[in-house]
Amino acid sequence: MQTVYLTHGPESFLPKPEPCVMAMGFFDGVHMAHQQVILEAKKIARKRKVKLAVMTFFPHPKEVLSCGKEKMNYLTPLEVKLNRFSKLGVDIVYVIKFDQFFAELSPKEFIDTYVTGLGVKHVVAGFDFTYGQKGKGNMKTMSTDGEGKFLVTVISKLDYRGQKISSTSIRNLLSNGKVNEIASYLGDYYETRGEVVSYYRSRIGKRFYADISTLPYYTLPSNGIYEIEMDMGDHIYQGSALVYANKIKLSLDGSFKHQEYQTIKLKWIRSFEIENAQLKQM
Ligand SMILES: Cc1cc2nc3c(=O)[nH]c(=O)nc-3n(C[C@H](O)[C@H](O)[C@H](O)COP(=O)(O)O)c2cc1C
Ligand SMILES: Nc1ncnc2c1ncn2[C@@H]1O[C@H](COP(=O)(O)OP(=O)(O)OP(=O)(O)O)[C@@H](O)[C@H]1O
Repeated sequence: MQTVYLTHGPESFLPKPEPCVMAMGFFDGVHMAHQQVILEAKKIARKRKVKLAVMTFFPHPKEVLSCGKEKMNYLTPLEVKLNRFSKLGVDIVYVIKFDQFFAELSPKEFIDTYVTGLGVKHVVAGFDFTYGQKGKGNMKTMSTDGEGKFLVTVISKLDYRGQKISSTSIRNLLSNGKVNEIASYLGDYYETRGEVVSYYRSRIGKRFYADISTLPYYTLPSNGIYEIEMDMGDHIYQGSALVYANKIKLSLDGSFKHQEYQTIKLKWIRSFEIENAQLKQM
């Protein structure tokens, strides 16, 4: 997969147009609805024998448009998001730096420069995708803005139990500690990555305790105790995680082999019911 980073400005250059079908959006978490958008684009790309492209942005528009006042709780760092795109069969990803200059592009300027200008033959996006200054462009205006130079497919709303599957709904489940419900939205358990900072073995019993740091651009579930699975590459451990004040303490079964600075993956399976007052005593 080729990744092309673009910054809008007077000095900016655009790569050679590449005929493609392009899925568009921020795609934080690459949840079930995001996958549906990308897989529909893939189907069309294979049929038309052109490349499958994704256009995404960084940082999150909300962070920029609020002038940094609104802090985003990301579900996936950009690198992990790119990895998911690659696994879905994406050929090219355009990552556009979302800054004030880019945000001020009119809808038509955006389409001319970054859609027609990149060689897009077909756009696929969800019913609520918006673009251009003040988010004035939408899926109803896109064909007109494109002057018939590309086709447009709109993906209708994908719901789960009457609620739109969205990155926001997953962020809300995390902030309520309802990690067990996330898999229905994400298609898998919520995952974070981090490193083992320190660990020790209990004197009695064969348990290990480890302090874990979390890599940037992940959001931890709210304070509580959770059933987790820790993937260390060569071994998967079952255990529980205490989350308190944005820190993680793990309690793990079995023999634990740790290598310095090794990245670990944590899958958040379910929460154990526990009162906040009890947590403060731990
Ligand atoms: C060129 C461009 C300019 C944008 N300017 C604004 C803006 O001024 N105000 C706004 O609320 N959103 C703006 N947006 C952000 C969109 O509303 C939207 O968040 C973004 O395209 C990602 O789409 P998604 O959230 O559906 O994934 C802009 C988007 C693009 C592509
Ligand atoms: N439930 C859904 N059904 C259909 N399309 C969707 C759905 N959720 C997102 N999309 C589409 O996926 C692309 C990426 O969307 P976006 O990143 O805004 O996701 P989101 O989950 O709505 O995020 P947020 O909750 O932060 O607004 C866009 O084209 C959007 O329209």
